[in-house]
Amino acid sequence: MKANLTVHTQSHDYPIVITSQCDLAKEVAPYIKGKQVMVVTNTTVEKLYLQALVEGLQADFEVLTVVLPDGEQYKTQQYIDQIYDALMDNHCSRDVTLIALGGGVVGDMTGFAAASFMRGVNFIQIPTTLLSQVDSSVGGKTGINHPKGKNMIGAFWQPQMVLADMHTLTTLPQRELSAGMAEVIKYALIMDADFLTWLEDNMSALMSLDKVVLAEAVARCCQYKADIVAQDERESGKRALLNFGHTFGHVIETHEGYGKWLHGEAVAAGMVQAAQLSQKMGWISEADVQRISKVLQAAQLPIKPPAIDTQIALDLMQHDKKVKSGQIRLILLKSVGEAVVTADFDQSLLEAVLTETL
Ligand SMILES: NC(=O)c1ccc[n+]([C@@H]2O[C@H](COP(=O)([O-])OP(=O)(O)OC[C@H]3O[C@@H](n4cnc5c(N)ncnc54)[C@H](O)[C@@H]3O)[C@@H](O)[C@H]2O)c1
Ligand SMILES: O=C(O)C(=O)C[C@@H](O)[C@H](O)[C@H](O)COP(=O)(O)O
Ligand SMILES: [Zn+2]
Repeated sequence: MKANLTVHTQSHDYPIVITSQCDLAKEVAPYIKGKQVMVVTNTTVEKLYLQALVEGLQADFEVLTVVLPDGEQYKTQQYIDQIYDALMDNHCSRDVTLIALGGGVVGDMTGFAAASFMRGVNFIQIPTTLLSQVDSSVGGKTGINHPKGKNMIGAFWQPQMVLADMHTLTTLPQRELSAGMAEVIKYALIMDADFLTWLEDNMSALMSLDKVVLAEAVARCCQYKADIVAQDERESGKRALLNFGHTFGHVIETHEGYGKWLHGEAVAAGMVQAAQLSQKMGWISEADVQRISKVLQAAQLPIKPPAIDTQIALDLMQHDKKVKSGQIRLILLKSVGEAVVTADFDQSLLEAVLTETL
């Protein structure tokens, strides 16, 4: 099985290649322009997939490697310096290609290093988690966290290609598979009610790693994301829909300490909060909120946030990148499968959602 999609952006178009099992080096080699390649990974993925990739590339390229510590808590200025240091120490030039081999943390950090080193060098995404295959590797959002806010420092920088090999998911811990499923469910809730029905029907196949069903889910999500990115690469409008559940979710991640709640877990609980507010607005029904909670639970995801003081949550929300002139803007559901970005909600309803879930 091999599927190809194309992402159209202002800088360039690039392919997303989805395979059931492939030689990673062979697939990415045609997209490497210069002689130098730097593969960035972490201590977990290193043991699983680095050696084969490096050996496969060594015949044609000078291959350097950077192995970061594993975890969201290392998605920081301090640890991205390890990539810059290696680029400098090895006299890398502008035609170096960076390869991100790993999940969304490695992908976001490598992408930002590529965006900023010498004001921009090429990079390739080899996402190895479900979350990174369906979401973070596509669309060019790159960056690192700040202690006071998620992804606060970053850049839009598109990869030269994305290679999603379903085989890499066979080694993924179940908790990480669930976390990725949160972003899969997100696409259904914001864009396609039929996809939600499909997910409800196929959740057990997905959770038991049926490669064919997984590849279909990955391809559908990548297509949704590619369509949105093609229309609004830099999030001046429609792209913000991809942030459904994230204003609430980022509060959880920041408040609890990066890495305690996985990004997908925080987004899952955040999507329930956004759904509850959508219900309070009179847009969706109690039954819709129940249905959303049920599909998240089927993916073994949390549906309740941890206890966070309402005022602290509101203060953290003020750091959200969607805030305009001090006004919090949220993604809410008009119906299941249709989302809107709005600042037009009563603050007391938002406070009620934040308070009720304590
Ligand atoms: N740029 C974007 O558009 C975007 C979109 C969504 C999320 N994100 C970011 O992505 C990050 C979350 O990504 P994630 O969920 O992939 O987390 P992650 O990168 O931390 O990976 C999850 C865990 O799985 C391990 N792992 C990775 N691949 C594996 C494999 N094949 N087998 C076994 N273990 C493996 C990792 O070492 C890690 O421990 C967050 O920082 C989030 O903010 C970015
Ligand atoms: O690609 C996007 O656009 C998204 O918002 C995808 C999100 O799933 C992802 O978590 C993203 O990193 C959040 O972006 P941020 O700008 O809210 O930090
Ligand atoms: Zn996300």
